[in-house]
Amino acid sequence: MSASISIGQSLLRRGVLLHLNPTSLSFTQQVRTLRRRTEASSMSYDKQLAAAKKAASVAARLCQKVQKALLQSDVQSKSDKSPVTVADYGSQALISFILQKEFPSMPFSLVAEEDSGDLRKEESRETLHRIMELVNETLASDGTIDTSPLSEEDVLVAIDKGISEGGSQGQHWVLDPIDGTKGFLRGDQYAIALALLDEGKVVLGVLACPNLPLASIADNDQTISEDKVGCLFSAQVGAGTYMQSLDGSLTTKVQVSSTENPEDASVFESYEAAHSSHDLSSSIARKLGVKAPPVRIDSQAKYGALSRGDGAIYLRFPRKGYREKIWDHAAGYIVVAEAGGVAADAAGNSLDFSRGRYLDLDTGIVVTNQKLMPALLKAVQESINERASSL
Ligand SMILES: Nc1ncnc2c1ncn2[C@@H]1O[C@H](COP(=O)(O)OS(=O)(=O)O)[C@@H](OP(=O)(O)O)[C@H]1O
Ligand SMILES: [Mg+2]
Ligand SMILES: [Mg+2]
Ligand SMILES: [Mg+2]
Repeated sequence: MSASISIGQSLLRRGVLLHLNPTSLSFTQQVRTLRRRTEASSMSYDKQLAAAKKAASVAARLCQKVQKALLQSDVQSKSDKSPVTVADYGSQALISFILQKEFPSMPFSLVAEEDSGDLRKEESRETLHRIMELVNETLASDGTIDTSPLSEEDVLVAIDKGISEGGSQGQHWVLDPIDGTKGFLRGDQYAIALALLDEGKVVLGVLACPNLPLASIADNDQTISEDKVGCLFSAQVGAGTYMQSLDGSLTTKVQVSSTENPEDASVFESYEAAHSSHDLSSSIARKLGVKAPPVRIDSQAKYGALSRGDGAIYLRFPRKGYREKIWDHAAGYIVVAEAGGVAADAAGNSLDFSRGRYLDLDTGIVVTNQKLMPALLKAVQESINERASSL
């Protein structure tokens, strides 16, 4: 008897297979899916986590170099008019290349934000050349990655590996090479966000936040002091969340705020009002009795700061019709979840990363600790209803 049939029969005896839809999947497919899910839930992702931390740290060095030297010529306009810099492309190329090199014999699937469409145009030749130079300089200065220099075509190919659709089967890396591009261009917060999906679940995540202070930003003092910034958050399913400085020292296990009193909770939201309704957030905060003013920071650095308890609530309410992308939340989600937090949409549904490149959800995303979530969801619903009736 084959292993899959014996596992299948034991699952059948336990009644597990009866919960699956018998018309959509064959018996063998059901057994395979269940076996993969069982394996996924008990697997260790230590090797993948180490590779993700390395890739994100190397990419962070490229980003830091570009942010320091940011010139107008480093800004490329995508057809949707959002600013994309050489650093977004360079970071994606580096991470794609390093991950493939770390796991040469495994199938490689990457769901990532950027693609090389604009870069392949004639007018982008100089930009592409600059990206290739930056990627090669970063690889050479790291010294631990054994490779000959990449060509422009190698860079384009590495970027385009990010076209995967993800989904509920198999493993998929999920990458935002620079999250918070506007913050990056302003010289403020941004994050390199990398996660791994296995059978549709986020199983690990890494957030490199080069401008985030190692100390708490709870007092709303976001002044960037040169020698105390640069955090790397990492989380693996069932194993907690850790923070270390981007230079590798000082590893600490982190926990979300344990406050049960909304009056003590401070609220994080997008810096950009166009990305999230500040009015709705302030109505929710008022209902909860939150005293502190909102903390507005760019990017998934919000999830990182939340995971170590700098604030207790993250609210995000994009305009109607905006579809969230999985790379804007996957890494941040597991960093907060493994630190004891919960994330949900405005209706309280958990986030589903298994449906492809988009996160389809009801109205917005709210994140907090387990104890505050019921009161938060109530305030969210009341505020949404009030807004709807005032229109
Ligand atoms: N209209 C709109 N509504 C909601 N969200 C949007 C919108 N436009 C962009 N984005 C996405 O927001 C990502 C930046 O994250 P934040 O909104 O948390 O940071 S920020 O305050 O805006 O900088 C940003 O990520 P990056 O593109 O990686 O920078 C976008 O994916
Ligand atoms: Mg983003
Ligand atoms: Mg981005
Ligand atoms: Mg973008």
